[in-house]
Amino acid sequence: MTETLTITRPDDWHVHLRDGEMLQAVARYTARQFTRAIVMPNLTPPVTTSAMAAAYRERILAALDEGQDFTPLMTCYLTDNADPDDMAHGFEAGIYTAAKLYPAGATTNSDSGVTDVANIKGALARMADIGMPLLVHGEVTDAEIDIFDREKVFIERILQPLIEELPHLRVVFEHITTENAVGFVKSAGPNVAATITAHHLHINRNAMFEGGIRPHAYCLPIAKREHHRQALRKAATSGSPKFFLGTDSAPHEVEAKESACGCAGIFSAPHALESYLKVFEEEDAIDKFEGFASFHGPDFYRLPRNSDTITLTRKPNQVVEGLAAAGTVVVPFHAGDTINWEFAA
Ligand SMILES: NC(=O)N[C@@H](CC(=O)O)C(=O)O
Ligand SMILES: [Zn+2]
Ligand SMILES: [Zn+2]
Repeated sequence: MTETLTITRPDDWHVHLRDGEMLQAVARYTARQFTRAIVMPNLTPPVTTSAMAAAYRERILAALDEGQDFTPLMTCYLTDNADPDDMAHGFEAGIYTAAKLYPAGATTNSDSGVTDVANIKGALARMADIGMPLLVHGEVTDAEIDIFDREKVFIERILQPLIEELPHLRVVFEHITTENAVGFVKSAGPNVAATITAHHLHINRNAMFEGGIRPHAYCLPIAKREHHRQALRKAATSGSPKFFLGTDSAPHEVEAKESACGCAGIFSAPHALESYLKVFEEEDAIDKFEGFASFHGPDFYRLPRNSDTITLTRKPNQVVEGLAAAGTVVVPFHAGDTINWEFAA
């Protein structure tokens, strides 16, 4: 049995670091485990210009602990009024690594998102030309589509036609949750990849209703049926370069989660690697972990792989019930549970 595992230091290809006091509290957890992270732009107001992204990057760097070596990779929040010139300038100047498509109303702080992909065709064509990746929150927002079907319908109505129209567009289908998404990504060209969260590998939709309503298991896209979770586990551990690590760690204050209208998001940053590794161990695929966590992401983004290493040790690791943040508490994924791996810097 593997007792310690040393791998190339991983990156997180999808994370919410927030801003202000929450940023001050949570940035350190991501910087502790990862060298780089794709930082989501869904702040209020959203990060829609390269100047805003450059300023946000500075705030992130200022929030790190002494001695932490971490590179935030910034993203542009696309709106109906996206400015292709500023976006392309930001990409070419190294301020932006990618741009993010939030269908308006699909998730947290997506109200300024895109109401119809037709409105951003100019920006998308420009991205295809310059090789700038498009990151997608892939859910339709139509109230008549069942919440558990929104990802599948997004593929049929939006993503498949988009890729047919712009076959060279580089696309990361973020936080996939269905076997439909796994199948779509596998059958698409090498310019289409996906991130998979730790929580969607661990929980199915029953977790939200286990003995009562469980707001800390609520995230978007919502967890699906067990056969979808099994398909995600198979994809993540398959060794395919199309699937890579993106935690979607999304902290909300405990009061905003434990509420009559609780926010979507699971805060997985503190023990992200341990959580993923547990899945790879259960799937008897520890040998595939380094590719998923450390190689497939930079290869897709055309960035160098990291050169330093990290070590995880097999030992009981008790996860705390809550962490202090922004004058209150955030509840981490696996709160109160014991995971059998521990990350050591
Ligand atoms: N995943 C979530 O449930 N929430 C994210 C938004 C997102 O990634 O869709 C957040 O910003 O809180
Ligand atoms: Zn999302
Ligand atoms: Zn997210």
